[in-house]
Parts: sequence; structure tokens; C-alpha cells
Amino acid sequence: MAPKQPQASLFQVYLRLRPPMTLKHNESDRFLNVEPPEASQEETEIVTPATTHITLQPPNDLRKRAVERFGFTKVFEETASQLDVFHDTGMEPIIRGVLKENRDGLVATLGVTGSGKSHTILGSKIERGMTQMALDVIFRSLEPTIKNEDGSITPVMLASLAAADASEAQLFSAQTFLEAVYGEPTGRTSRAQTPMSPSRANTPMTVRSPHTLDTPQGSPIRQPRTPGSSLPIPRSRPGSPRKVDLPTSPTAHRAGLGQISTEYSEWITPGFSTPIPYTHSNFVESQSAKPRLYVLKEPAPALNFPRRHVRDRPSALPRLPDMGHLTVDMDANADCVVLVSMYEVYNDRIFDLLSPAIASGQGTMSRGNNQKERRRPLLFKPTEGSPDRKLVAGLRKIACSSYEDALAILDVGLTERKVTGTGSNSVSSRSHGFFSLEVKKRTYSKRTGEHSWTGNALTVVDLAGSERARTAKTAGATLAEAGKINESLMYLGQCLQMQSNIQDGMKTALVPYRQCKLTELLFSNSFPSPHQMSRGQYPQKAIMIVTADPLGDFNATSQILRYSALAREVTVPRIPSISESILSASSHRSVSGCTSPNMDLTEELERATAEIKRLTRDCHGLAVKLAEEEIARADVETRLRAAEERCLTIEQDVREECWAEMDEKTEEERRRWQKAWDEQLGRNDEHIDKKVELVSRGFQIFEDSGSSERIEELEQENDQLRRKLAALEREMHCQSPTRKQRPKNATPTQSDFLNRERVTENAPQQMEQLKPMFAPKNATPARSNLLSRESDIENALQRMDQLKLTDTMFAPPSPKTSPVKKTRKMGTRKWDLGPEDQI
Ligand SMILES: Nc1ncnc2c1ncn2[C@@H]1O[C@H](COP(=O)(O)OP(=O)(O)OP(=O)(O)O)[C@@H](O)[C@H]1O
Repeated sequence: MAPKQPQASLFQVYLRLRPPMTLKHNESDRFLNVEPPEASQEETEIVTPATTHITLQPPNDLRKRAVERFGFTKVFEETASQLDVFHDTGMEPIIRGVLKENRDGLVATLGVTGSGKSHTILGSKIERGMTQMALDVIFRSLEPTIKNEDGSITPVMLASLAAADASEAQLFSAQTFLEAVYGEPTGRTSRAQTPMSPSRANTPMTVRSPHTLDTPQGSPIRQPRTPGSSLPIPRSRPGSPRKVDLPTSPTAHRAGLGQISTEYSEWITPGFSTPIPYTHSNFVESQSAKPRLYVLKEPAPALNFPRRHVRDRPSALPRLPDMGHLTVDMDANADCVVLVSMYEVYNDRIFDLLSPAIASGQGTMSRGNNQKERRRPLLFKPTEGSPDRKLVAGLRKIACSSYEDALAILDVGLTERKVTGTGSNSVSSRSHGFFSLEVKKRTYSKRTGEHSWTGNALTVVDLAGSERARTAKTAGATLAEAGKINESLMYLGQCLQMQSNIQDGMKTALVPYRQCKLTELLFSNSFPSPHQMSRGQYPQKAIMIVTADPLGDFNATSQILRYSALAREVTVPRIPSISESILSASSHRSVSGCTSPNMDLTEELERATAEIKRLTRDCHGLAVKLAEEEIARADVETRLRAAEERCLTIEQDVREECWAEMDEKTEEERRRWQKAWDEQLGRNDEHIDKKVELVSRGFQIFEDSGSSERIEELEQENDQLRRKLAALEREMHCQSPTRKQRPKNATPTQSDFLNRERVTENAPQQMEQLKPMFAPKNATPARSNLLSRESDIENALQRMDQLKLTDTMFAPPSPKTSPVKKTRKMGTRKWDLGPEDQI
């Protein structure tokens, strides 16, 4: 069984064994054994044999289980040093690919928690890891390409890089960034010394193209804070924006800089603690201006960072293993810039490690679980500048010109990365950490006369370790984190298993990498897009260093090895059965000829032995099959557990979504009902208004026309009565005393007449009293006061009824009714019974 050819896989997979942490350990606990290398002889030379295989021996209590054999590109035993790993994993060709061959590089570590992933990638206090060694080689190789004497990145370079950046990144120079983080100029002792000046914290917003700058007069148009510049920077009160009188020149005016200057001054805050980043959207190349200008288009979020304590002195950092012997020859005429960015995948979301969450009014937020929640996750997506290749959009990228700068940035990012103490590791990584180093080269096109930036990236990935809850003794949020970590590693395992089926010129579509962010980040860009191919880009070189502790957790380690190994074989150890031993003993005796009483018996025994041998072989085959089935079952069980966890998460998400949707619907319904209710109330108001108006109009008619007529009528009646009274008096004088008694239904007495007269006289006054009640609608002061209005109407009607009574009292006997009364009665019936539109 040989491991797959490296070029046939997306990753070359190496295994590194961790040395035991204590001298006192029980060798019998060891479940992982390295197989001695097989010496291979090629046609002409003898190739140094490499250790490529290990066997996984189940611990004592699991003796019956099969022995698994795994093949890797190379196995590093416990004694292997960091330098051995660096050389033998092919880090040098990977760096060469990034610097010279137009090829991206990826280095990742995978393993159970505490197996030595971070140690391999990031080293320890006394030893450097793969990242530091790679950085050292890269900066040593790039030394001839750094033109400025002080090694600093010019604003022009940053501006042009920002203009060419396709990932919507925010660019800062290392000095600006580190000053913002540590609040002090960072002293440099490297070969590429960069003086720290406050001016660098706020680079000018408009910069000229390099060839203009390189001339003696070629300083940027406006450098508000360059030491020695004549620009006056007035001190202002803390908290208030600082106004700066910016010089304007005819050139600046032509380029629209006068306005930019004003905007810029509004943006400056005291102490210059919030420098503004260079971003693609901020800087656009002014097409019209010659020589080229990078013009600030709009303000972008400023650089805010919780202040840290003074960082470690660069001299205190480990310098071993020394990489002085290794450099990649670079073209001295090239112009290169290194951009460093760091991000982590935590709970399947991407967070920038160089843009930490900031609690209001204090420094760094506590490193609790809420920290990630409050940060804005970034998207991994195709961008406007890179439509056919996904990128992590919106990262902070720091332009570094020296090894020390890059290390300082690495340190800032690592402090932000989520780590927790667990039962398995006191500083266990709880997220998958990505450290990306882009080497940008400026190229000049003779055809267009334009400068552009091209480059490749080396990405170093420190994966979080898989762990078993029981061993790690995790609970609550940490347990949930572990669930997410295990799930993403399971998807990674599926992708790695698939890779063995993929051949050269392969299709990434076969790898199910879209299942989680981690696999998307690791596999999406394994192959250049057709557009990139046309520009000479090669497929990336990737290595995976699997770490394992031979004395650690057997189940977790065997699972990781199954996922990652390039080749796997299952064997079942042959344990001689009792019958076999007896038979071999008897055959031995028969061969030696000591006792052979019966030839027949001997033959039969031989036949039986042959049969037993055959059965034993069959048995062994079945045992192997059983072992394979057991492994497969264990695998499926793990997947099932992961799927169940995923189901739970999905269920929770769906429940939350449903709740949100239901809330939204309920609110929508409430708003609809509220609207209908309001409309109904409006209609009622209108209806009542109409009624009131109608009543008012009716009474007005009554008051205007009826009252005077009635008075006239009453006066006439009064006259008639007076006349009758006079006639009766005359008659009375002529009558005899015996006829004095008046019949019951006779004509009214004088007092009756006087009463009637009084009522008639009072009628106009009563009408006057009624007037305000029946005044026109407009005159009613509180129109909306429905209840009082209705009670008014009621009173009015009662008064009318009283009036009606008195009327009927004096009404002439004729049956005809007054037209006014008729109108009112009809109206009332109409209001109560008739349809609304007829009212
Ligand atoms: N090759 C090695 N030589 C010496 N010490 C080692 C080696 N590998 C690991 N260690 C030590 O083992 C401990 C755990 O290692 P490390 O933190 O790198 O594990 P890890 O796999 O990154 O764990 P996690 O996934 O939980 O972060 C550390 O103290 C580390 O120094």
C-alpha cells in the first residue's frame, strides 16, 4: 500500500507525532507505532527511505478490534525538530511558489486537541514555528526589493494598493496600526529600520503617482502632519474636531482637493488616534489628472483599537531555528509590498482578528462568548474586483516592510483569537485561525504605460482541535463551540477523503466543500479560475500537517487519521487457536516419527488440519470484514451525531425564524385591524356629524319660520278668545242667577284664559331659550364631544315635546298638523330606519 502520488491530491498530508509531556509514562499505553521505512531503489540511485506508515494498535481493552495501517507523505517522529518539519514538508518550494512562480500556498494543521498543532504552526517561547520561519525567509528574500532606505511603505504605495485591491479591504501601514494598538511609536531593530513619526499615523489623503514622488520636488501635494512641514496644526479642546487650515494650490484645486481638504479637516480628532484607512472605495485613480493622483472619494471608518500594554521587545522573541541559510533569489528591480491579514472561523462565521470589538468607554471587551456575537462577521464572496474568485471581503490588511512588523501584527491577531482552558489543553484554540500573507508585486505594462499590482498569498491555518466532551470536560458554551469545531472538522474529513478520488486536472466540484465556512475557505480557491489561468496563475500548493499524540485519546486520534491519511489498510492480528496449536503439535510429532500408531488416523488428522486451516483463513477474512464494518459503523455513528447536532441547530434556527415570522404577521394583522377600527370610528363620527347637522337644520327651520307664524296664530287665537270672553261676559250680564252653574265641558273659565295668555306670552321666551340648542352646527364649540351633543339633542327633543304638549293644548280642533312638525317626525324616522345615503 503506497500513499497517493502527491500531485494527485489537493493536499500533501504529513503526520507529526508529539513527544510525551512527562518523562514518566507507560509505554504500554502507546497505541501508535511507526513502521520502519521500506528502502526503495530507483533506477540509478538509492533514495533515502522515508517513514510513511504507522499502525494504530487498539488499547488492551479493545484487543479484538482490527489493527489499522495508515499511509502519509511522510511521518515525523517525536524527535523531529521544527526545522526538520519546515524542510521536509516542502515549505521552501511553497514560499518560492508565492514569491516567484505565481502560485498560492497553504499550510494547515489538523489534529486532536493538545496534539501540537499550534506548536508546529506558531512555535513556543523558545522555538519558532512554521509561520515565523516562513516570514523570516520571505522578508530576507524581499530585502533587495525594498527601495526606501528606512524600509517604510509610502502613502503612494498604500493608495495605489488600495485602488487595486479587490477584497474591499482597509489598508494601513504597520506603523500606523501598531501606534494605534500600543499607543506609542514602535522601536525597530530590524535590518529594515522604519522611523516612527506621528505623521505616519495619518498619511495624506491625496497622493501622487510614484514617478512624481521620486523627483526631488515630488513630495505629495499635501502632507498635513509631516515633521518640518510649514503646516500649522492648532491644538483644540479635547473631544472637539480639530480644524486644520490646509494649504491649497492651483494643482490641488484642479484635482478637486480644496473640497477634500475641508472634509479631511472635519475628520481629524485630537491626538490623531483614529487614522483613516486606505480602501478601494476611498481611493480612486483620477483618470483626468496627469500625473496620476489618487483622490479620496469619501470618508471611511477610522482605525479604532483598544489600547494594549507595551508589546514584547523584538529581541525577546525566539530567533531559532535560524533561517539565515535560506533565501529565494528575487529580482532587485521588483517593487514588493507584504500585506498581512488575520481572521478566524468561529461558530461557522468569519471574524477579522485585526478589527476587534470595542466596548464603549473601555478597552478590549472581555473575552467571553459575547465577544464574537458583537463583532460583525465578514463574508466570503466574489467581489466587484474579483467576480470569479471568492475572497474574505472587508478585512483589515496591514502593509509590513519587515519581519518584526509582521510578527507584531501576528501577535496582535493571536491575542484576539479565541482560546480557552479545557481538560485536554490549558490554552485550547476555540476557532480556526487564518494568517494570510500577500506578497504584492508592482508590474509595469509597456503597452499601456500603467503600473498594476499582482501577487500571491501564503495562508497559514491553525485549525481548532477535535475533542471529546468527556475528555475535555467542557460544558455550556464551550461544549457548543466544541460541537461546531467537530462538525466543521468532520466536513473537512469528508473533503479530504474525496480528494483521494480526484486526479490531476481535476474538478473541485467533486469535493463537498460548500458545507461549512472552513472547507469553503480551504478548498474554494484550490484551483485558479479560467481568468486567472489566462494570466499565468498556477494551482495552489497545499500541505496538511496532521499532529497526533501516541499516548493520547485513541478514538479521537483514529478518527482524525482515518479522515486525513492518504492510504488506509485494515488487518486483524492472527491469534493461534487452541485446535491449531494441538494440530501443529501432533503434526510435529508425526513428522518426527516418534509415535504413528495408525496411518489412517494420521491421514484423517491431516485432512482435518487442512480443513481447519481453510476455516481459519475464512475466519480471518471475516474478521477483517467485521473490523472494517465496525470502523465504518463508528464513522457513521460520528456522522450521525454530527447530523443530529446540525438538526438541532437547524431546528432552533427554524423555530426562531418561525417566531420572528409569526410576530411579524401578528403585528401586520394588528395594524390591519387598527386601521379598520380607525376607519370605522371615522365613519361613525362622520355619520353622527351628519345627523347633528340635520337636526340643527331641522330646528333652524322650526325656529326661523314656525315660531313667528305660531306667535301670529296664537295672537289671533288670543284675539278670538278675548272677543269670545267679551261676548260671554255680555251674555252673562243678561242671564238669570239660576243658570249660573257651568256645565263640565263648557267653555273655559277666565283663569284658563289667563293661563293660556301667559303661556302664549312665554312662548317667544321659550323659543329664545331653545335657540342656542338648535343653533347651526358650525356654532357648536366642541363638535367632537359626541355625548354632550347627543344629550343636548335629547334635551331639545324633550323641550320640543313639552312645547308640543302646550301646542296641542291650545291647538285648534282641526286635525291638520303644522308642516314643521311633520318634517321633524319624518326626519327622525328616517335617521333611525332609512339607509344612510338617504339621510
Ligand atoms: N513537538 C513538540 N515538542 C514539544 N512540545 C510540544 C510539541 N507539540 C506540542 N507540544 C506541547 O504540547 C502542548 C499542547 O500543544 P498545542 O497547544 O500546540 O496543541 P494544539 O493541538 O494546538 O491544541 P488545541 O487544538 O487545543 O489548540 C503545548 O504545551 C506544546 O508546547
